Amino acid sequence: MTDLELEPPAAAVLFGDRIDLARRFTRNLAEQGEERGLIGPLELPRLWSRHILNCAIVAPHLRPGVVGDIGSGAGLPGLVLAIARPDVSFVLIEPMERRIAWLNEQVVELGLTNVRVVRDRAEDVRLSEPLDQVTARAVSAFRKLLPLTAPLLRDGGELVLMKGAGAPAEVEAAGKEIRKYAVHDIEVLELGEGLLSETTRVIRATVR
Ligand SMILES: C[S@@+](CC[C@H](N)C(=O)[O-])C[C@H]1O[C@@H](n2cnc3c(N)ncnc32)[C@H](O)[C@@H]1O
Repeated sequence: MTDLELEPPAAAVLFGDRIDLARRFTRNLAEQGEERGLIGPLELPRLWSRHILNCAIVAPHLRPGVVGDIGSGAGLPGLVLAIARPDVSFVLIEPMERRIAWLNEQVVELGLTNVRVVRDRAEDVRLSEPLDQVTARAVSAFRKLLPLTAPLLRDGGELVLMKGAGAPAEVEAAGKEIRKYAVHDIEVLELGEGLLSETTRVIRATVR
């Protein structure tokens, strides 16, 4: 492992008494992420700022209940949020077997009792209960995410989707799907100003 970014001071602020778990997860990802095809080699020098903290900044926007993270991949944001919010239950939904293996290993290694990992595509998964909130990062454009995520939410459930600078344009392009899935109270939030070196955009919206 080379070039791991030093931990930014914001990490301790965002994780509080869960910082040791966040450090362990970050170290595991730095040590194994590239070899296991979870992150690219260029990501190590920005693992904390671009990935871990970029996900952790979303944690205050979750409510106690069940959150589904679609396309968790390396555990971003699902595992990071589960570390930051032990009061919330998480279902990580990911179709790729080797990513599922990594997610399950990390759940055991970190002792995360608030996480369930499900191998499936979001459009095929059958959950025993509707979700209160859904997160996703780098999975698809907003208009394509709506058919995958809206049916998994309870009435009044919320989407909390991590997006890039194009978030407002993605909302503009999703008019048909917004009507079809009865999505309302759509906001684009910019999180982390004054705390993080790079801010994070989130599309937050309520379904039905
Ligand atoms: C670009 S990766 C992003 C992974 C992670 N969220 C992150 O930000 O690093 C996209 C992930 O979405 C998963 N994925 C793609 N289509 C999906 C679907 N229909 N349902 C659930 N997951 C899906 C892929 O297997 C992959 O792990």
